[in-house]
Amino acid sequence: MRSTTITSYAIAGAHLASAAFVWPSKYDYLEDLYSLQAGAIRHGFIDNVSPCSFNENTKGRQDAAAWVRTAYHDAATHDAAAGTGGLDASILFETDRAENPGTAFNETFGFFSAHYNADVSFADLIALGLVTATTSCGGPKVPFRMGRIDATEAGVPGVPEPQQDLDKHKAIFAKAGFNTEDMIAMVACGHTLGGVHHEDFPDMNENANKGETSRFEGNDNEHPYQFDNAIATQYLDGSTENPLVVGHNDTTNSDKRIFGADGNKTMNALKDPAQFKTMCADIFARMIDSVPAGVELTEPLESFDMKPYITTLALNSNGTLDFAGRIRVRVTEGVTDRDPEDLAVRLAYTSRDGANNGTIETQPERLNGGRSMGLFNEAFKWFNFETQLDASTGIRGFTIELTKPSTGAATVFDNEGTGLYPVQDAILYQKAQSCMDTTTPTKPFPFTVTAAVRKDQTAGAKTAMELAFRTPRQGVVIDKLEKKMFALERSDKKTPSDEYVLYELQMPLAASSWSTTMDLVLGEGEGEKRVTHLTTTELAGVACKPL
Ligand code: HEM
Repeated sequence: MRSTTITSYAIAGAHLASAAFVWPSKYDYLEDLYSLQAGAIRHGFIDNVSPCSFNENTKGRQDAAAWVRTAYHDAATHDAAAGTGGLDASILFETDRAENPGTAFNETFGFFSAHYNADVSFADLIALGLVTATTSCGGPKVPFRMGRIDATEAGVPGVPEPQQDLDKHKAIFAKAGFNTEDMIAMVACGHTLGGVHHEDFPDMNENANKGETSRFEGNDNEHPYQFDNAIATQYLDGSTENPLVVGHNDTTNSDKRIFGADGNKTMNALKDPAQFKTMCADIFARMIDSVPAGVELTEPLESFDMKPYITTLALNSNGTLDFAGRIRVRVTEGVTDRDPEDLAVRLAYTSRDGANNGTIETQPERLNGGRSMGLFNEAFKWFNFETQLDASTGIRGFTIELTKPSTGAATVFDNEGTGLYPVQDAILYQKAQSCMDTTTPTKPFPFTVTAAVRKDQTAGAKTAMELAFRTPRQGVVIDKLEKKMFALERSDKKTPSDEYVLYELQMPLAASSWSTTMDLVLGEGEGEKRVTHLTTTELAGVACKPL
């Protein structure tokens, strides 16, 4: 039922930049990494590059620079005509090559590994790394498209090296689809951060007596820690300390040759700070969007305006359904005109057969002001809900009503015009009846997964769990993720509901895969139902409870 205090309605969605993303989306997790950097609920993908100068491990290193360089070394070997290579995470297999010296790549992968799972490609993480590092250092908003696919082996070699001549560099960039102006801009935008490290290039370090790194924008100032155009202005006014411009060995002065390749025309354009940002955003986007033929990227991501999260939909001991979650409302200043202090949210839900409706109230989250912050000043306010539903009528989905209490004005969100944020209650994840015994670290962990399946759905339907196994790989710091399906068996344990029966799976889980993701699956093909984005990590050391 809708509240009588609602005085006006508008169906929201179609005008938003994020209109293409109907919930649930296969990019929900990546959108969270992008949007939830700090605050009440956060993934903190930005942590290792904020502040821009940050590095917790090695003196002279700057993680933001390493993330940008990692993206370039992955993308550099793109062959535009052949449609091969590009940003496809093949760099994971290429760190032993002379063209990829240094520990920075594996350190970068190690950081990304905390965010890597079956819901995201590693290549999209590398691209997000460049976008995140650039903005954290004060650089422009690089449009972030999603959908990159990971290579399963090394690609061809061919990352440029400083001792190669200009013709060779021009040829490498041209092969990847970039002309001379692009090449100059890409190198200048990349070399606004970081520098040359003595341990990786012992013959090229001009400032060895000042530390381990000769920074492109000088060692004794703040410029290397800002995404600014000092790389261009210092080059043009002759004050540059860039070791690839004024190095004592001219053979390795590749930036000098590249920056001057069009008579300084592009470097002069980059002298203007605003133009620098515009050109860098453009060339970085084209660089990270260099992908093998057949890979389709999305439109640039904008944080979703309204996003539901269902944390629980499970049969409880009373025979009703526990239904809990939260709604994330975008309150970004200048993008929405929402006053975070003048908002209320409730759900209007529809039963399984569409015959019954009801409302579910939400409460604002109190932790850390109930807000989260994302890249590009995005801000969100959280509203929690927790209720019980009648198992016999269940739920098909809901709309979200956003109200401004001071005026009573309300907007109904219907999932980008699709009518409802859909919820399936055919197969439920019984988290309380699922568990993992981690007391024997040398042996596989005994692992139990339980699902409740609606009786009218059980006839002949496949009931399974799909788990993303982590398999360590020789010489590659990131485990291989391989999805495997396991059947759940019908259990004769009694349930407190006439509507549902339990299905169970007990299996040993290799210790290397204790922390991974899984889906519950019911049926196949078009009628398939899934509970997605479940994490095994929460079950570690937890005992199964009876229903
Ligand atoms: C002809 C092309 C290029 C050559 C020869 C070149 C060469 C180099 C060299 C020798 C280093 C020092 C690496 C170390 O000591 O670990 C370096 C660092 C770096 N390069 Fe390039 N580079 C090129 C293009 C690019 C491009 C296009 C980008 C990005 C768009 C880029 C981003 C970086 C960054 C961010 C660093 C600093 C890394 C750090 O401080 O850890 N480079 N480059």
